[in-house]
Amino acid sequence: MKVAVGTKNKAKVGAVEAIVKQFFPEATVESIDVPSDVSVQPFSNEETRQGAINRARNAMMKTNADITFGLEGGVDEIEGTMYCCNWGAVNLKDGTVIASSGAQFALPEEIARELRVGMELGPVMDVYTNIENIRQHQGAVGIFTHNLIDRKAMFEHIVKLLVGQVLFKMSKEQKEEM
Ligand SMILES: O=P(O)(O)OP(=O)(O)OP(=O)(O)OC[C@H]1O[C@@H](n2cnc3c(O)ncnc32)[C@H](O)[C@@H]1O
Ligand SMILES: [Mg+2]
Repeated sequence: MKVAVGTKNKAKVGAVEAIVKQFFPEATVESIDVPSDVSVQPFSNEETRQGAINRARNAMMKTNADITFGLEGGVDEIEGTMYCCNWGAVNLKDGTVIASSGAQFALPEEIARELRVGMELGPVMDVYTNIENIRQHQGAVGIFTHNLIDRKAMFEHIVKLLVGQVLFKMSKEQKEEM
C-alpha cells in the first residue's frame, strides 16, 4: 500500500509515518509539498479543516498513492481567547474524504496580538522562543504545555483518528460483501 502526506513538515510527516507503520506495516510513506489552497495562517476551524482536506486531495492528485493525508494548523477565537486548532483529513482512492480535528489549546495574548495584525504563528513562535523553525519540532503546543505534548504527538492523535475511521469503513464494507 502506498501512502502520501501533503507536506514536508517533519512533525507532520513523522506523525503519519509513526501511525501508518503501526497499522499498515507494509506501507510506504511519501511526503510531497502541496498547496493548502487556504491562507498561510488559517483563522477559523472551518478554514483549517478546509486546508487539511485540500492538502489530502492535492496529494492524491499529485501521487499514485492509495491513501493520502493532509494536516493543517490554524487558529480560532472564542470569547476573545485565541486557540491554536489542528485538523487532519484522509483521502481514499474511491474519493472518500474524512476529516477530524485534534487538540485545541489557548495561545497567550502576546502571541494572539501578533496574529491579529497579520503575522504567522510559526515565525512569531521562533522569535518568542529563539528556536529556529519550531513548527518542525515541538511547536507552539510543546512550548505552552511545558513539552508534555509536542507537535508530532498532537498530529499522531489526529492521524490515529483518521486511520481508525478508515479501518472501520473497510471492515464495514467487508461485512456487507459477505
Ligand atoms: O509546511 P507546512 O505543512 O505548511 O507546515 P506549517 O508548519 O506551516 O503548518 P501549517 O501550515 O499547518 O500551520 C499554519 C500556520 O500556523 C503555524 N503553526 C501552527 N501550529 C504551530 C505550532 O504548533 N508551532 C508553530 N507554528 C505553528 C505554522 O507555522 C503556520 O504559520
Ligand atoms: Mg504552512
